[in-house]
Amino acid sequence: MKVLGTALLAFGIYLGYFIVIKPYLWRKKYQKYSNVLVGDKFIPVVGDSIKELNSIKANKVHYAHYEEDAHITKKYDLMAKLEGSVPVILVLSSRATQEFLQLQKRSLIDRYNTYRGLQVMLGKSITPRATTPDVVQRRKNMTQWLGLNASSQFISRMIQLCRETQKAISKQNQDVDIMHHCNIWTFNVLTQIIFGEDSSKVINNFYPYINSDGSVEEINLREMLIRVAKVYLDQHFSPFTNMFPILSKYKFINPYKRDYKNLQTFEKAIHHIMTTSKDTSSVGSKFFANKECTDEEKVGDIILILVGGAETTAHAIVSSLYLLQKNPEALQKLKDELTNNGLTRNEDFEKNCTLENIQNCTYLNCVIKETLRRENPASVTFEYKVKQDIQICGVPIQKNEDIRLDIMASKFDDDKWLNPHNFAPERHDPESEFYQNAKKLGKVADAYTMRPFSLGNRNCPGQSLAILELKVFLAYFVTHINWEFSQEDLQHEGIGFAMGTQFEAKIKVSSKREILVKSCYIQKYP
Ligand code: HEM
Repeated sequence: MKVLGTALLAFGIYLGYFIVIKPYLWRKKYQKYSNVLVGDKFIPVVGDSIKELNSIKANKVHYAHYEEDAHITKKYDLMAKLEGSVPVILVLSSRATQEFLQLQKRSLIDRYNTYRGLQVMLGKSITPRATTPDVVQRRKNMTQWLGLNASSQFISRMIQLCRETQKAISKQNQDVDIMHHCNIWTFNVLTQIIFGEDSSKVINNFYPYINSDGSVEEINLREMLIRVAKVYLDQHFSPFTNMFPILSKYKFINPYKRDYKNLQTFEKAIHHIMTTSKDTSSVGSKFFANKECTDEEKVGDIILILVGGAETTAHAIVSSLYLLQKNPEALQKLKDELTNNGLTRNEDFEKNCTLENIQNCTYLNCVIKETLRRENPASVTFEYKVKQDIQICGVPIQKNEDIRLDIMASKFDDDKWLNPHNFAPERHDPESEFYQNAKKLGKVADAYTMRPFSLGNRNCPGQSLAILELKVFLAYFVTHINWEFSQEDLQHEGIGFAMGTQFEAKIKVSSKREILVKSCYIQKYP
């Protein structure tokens, strides 16, 4: 009894220290620096996530506060943020970003394994690993295999998959959950690239998945990826996991134990597909031909690409569809540009949708940049660790502090952008009147302000592929489909469709299009 009492007391002290004392002292440490933004109030457990919770309470997307608080954040270099009870330094300003990148080059800031949430799921990939020469080489391979030259070989397959999406959504009489269809589209594009001739196995082979009630369901790999990624994201943001990282590291109990079993099934399935594959030209085969990595690492990197590449791009596509409908002038301008480049709703679309042609569409490129400015799929980078005591913008940051680049705050800074709250693709075109006006007023963002794919030696290696996918999908969708979000959604201030959104993206597809879709689809792809 006495032992139990002592254990409970020790547990209570640990809890109190972790939830109250440590975060409180950490905040205090940074409050004395005028260039560090520290939240107004200390709220144990919730920390600065109160901002996200308040946005949701106000019926806005969880990251809406970024836009609302931009006039405040623009005054600071850093933010000392409690992500729940976890203290993290967020890099805000361009000056701080530049210094962060210099420190990263000198390995004074690097990735590390937090052993929680997504980091467990991606544990064997490069993501939680420091930037050692083998990680540099693995990233180089990815950048090459997913680069523009390689991924442009898949343009016609992407268009074919657009036709499949069109067919699937035009069949529905009720509102279409466009996020779901975009997720399927990006997943299918990635599986084509990674698994080549074996991609049908990803859809047609079924594997056992343990549900939270213990029942076992047979599901395909796409569904498995969606479910496994979701549970690990939930783990990532769970205060319980943050308080007791040991649980997710050693997986003694459920849900950690069960989630890990499902992850292992997923890993084994990918390993089996790759080791029995006869397609030597797929990107997956290239991963597997690399003698410098273990099989576990190869599978880990494939999972990383599936996780990092599917949802992010799907969310960006949906955001662009929403923003385009909300801004009909931009939509019309885009349609005109596509028509002028031969990208119209007819049989010649495939013929004209070449890499060269699509790269010539300046406005399309600006629409994508503006979408990523207004609504980046991710609002922060992965976790980095400070490896030795450092200073950023004069603020001492101790060894072992967690640090990330913030991606959103600088995009609404009205010292850098003209009318930052407006959707104006022209702001990215140096030849446009808008850009010239902004320049005259001294409002031109520097190279560090826009960082949708992060910066530095651990930035996103899939960015060329992501932009190409966005271009092909948008060019196809805009020319072939008339979509409509509801008036309620269009007028809803603070709605958003980036990752983690609580809003469903529902569109209506008009009947005129249905007839056309069916006729062209059925003729070409019986
Ligand atoms: C619009 C779509 C996308 C956005 C906005 C995006 C953004 C990002 C960001 C912000 C990071 C974190 C970088 C950091 O921690 O500093 C990242 C990492 C990564 N992304 Fe993307 N990404 C997108 C699409 C893709 C695609 C299509 C792929 C691959 C097919 C991909 C593969 C990766 C990988 C492998 C990493 C980890 C790199 C590493 O750990 O060194 N991403 N991405």
